[in-house]
Amino acid sequence: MTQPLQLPPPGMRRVAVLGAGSWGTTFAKVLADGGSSVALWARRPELAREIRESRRNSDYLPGINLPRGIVASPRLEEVMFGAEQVYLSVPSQTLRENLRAVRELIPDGAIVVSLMKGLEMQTRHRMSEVILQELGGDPDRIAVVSGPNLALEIAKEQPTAAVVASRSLETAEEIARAATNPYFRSFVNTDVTGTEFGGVLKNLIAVAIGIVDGVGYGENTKASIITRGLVEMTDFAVAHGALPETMTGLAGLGDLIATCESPLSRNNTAGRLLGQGYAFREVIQQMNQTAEGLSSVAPVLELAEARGIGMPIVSQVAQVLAGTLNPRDIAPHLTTDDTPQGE
Ligand SMILES: NC(=O)C1=CN([C@@H]2O[C@H](COP(=O)(O)OP(=O)(O)OC[C@H]3O[C@@H](n4cnc5c(N)ncnc54)[C@H](OP(=O)(O)O)[C@@H]3O)[C@@H](O)[C@H]2O)C=CC1
Ligand SMILES: O=C(CO)COP(=O)(O)O
Repeated sequence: MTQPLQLPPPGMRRVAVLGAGSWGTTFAKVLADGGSSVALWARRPELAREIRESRRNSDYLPGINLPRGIVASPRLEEVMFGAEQVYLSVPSQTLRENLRAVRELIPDGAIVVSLMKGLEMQTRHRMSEVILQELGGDPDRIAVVSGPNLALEIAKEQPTAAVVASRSLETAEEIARAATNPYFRSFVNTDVTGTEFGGVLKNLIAVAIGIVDGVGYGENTKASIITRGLVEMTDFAVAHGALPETMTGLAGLGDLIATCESPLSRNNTAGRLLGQGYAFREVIQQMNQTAEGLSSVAPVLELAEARGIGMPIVSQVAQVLAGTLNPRDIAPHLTTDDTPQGE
């Protein structure tokens, strides 16, 4: 019979985190520092060993010491044993295959939580939708976490906040209790759609910011893109059922600011390389971490077109990615026609 990696003290919450990249490992630390016993799945045995033996994940979080409350393993059955909450942090395009590998191992009644900020390219579905499709069960036991959460800053215990959203407020509160510690505060809402789309859409605006940064444009250009980008994000998300206030909260504006301002952002970095003249193919070769925005551009534009929503900034990002627009010609804060428009 499969045994847990380590037996938590009686009464201690036991949780599993799937994906030992920068965010999965950081979130494992957030949870452990919040008092949970955390089992972390690293698909590479050598990484699991490094985390177990050195309490480090030097590939993704150089210089960070991980707490004793985290135990890592490459064996899914060990990680899932007895988990009351299961956190998912793999690249969005791989979520479905990973859920298929793990679904028989998820304990009955466990809350399943997406930490991811992408859309599935083929189906254009949000991560919580993919989870429900693959696991079935009670949608009220699914939650998502999003917000201004650059992993390395949080791993260094710099204070920040996030939103936990679930259709069920009780579920969101349960996750927020686990995902709160002296440097990480979780707020709750029931707007799953808005919270997820906030994370997806800000990545695209961050790519645009990176592009103009790479070109060498200054703060006016960037402020225009951020401001108009928030309008685009809000129009899109609200048309899909999100609440406008979610887009001005941590999962919308909050994350937009963090991602657009930080060189730690992989989406921002990918954009900067494009702006410096690298082709999309070369950017992909240079990125050794996940930049979800590059995969989300197409599904977001397809969803926008289906609902007749204009997304001039995202459209121009797509053209730069396709090599049909010179980054120097990007004027993403402008609409495509010259007619004066309201703000
Ligand atoms: N980093 C951040 O600051 C934040 C990231 N996020 C979101 O978290 C999600 C994960 O990103 P992040 O941790 O940053 O990405 P990273 O690139 O840092 O890590 C990716 C992780 O996924 C694993 N992985 C890659 N391919 C597969 C696969 N086919 N099956 C299973 N595991 C796989 C990698 O394993 P291996 O090392 O073996 O390749 C690695 O553990 C993304 O949706 C991102 O948007 C959300 C908030 C903050
Ligand atoms: O989502 C993030 C910060 O909230 C991380 O952004 P990047 O994926 O661009 O690094």
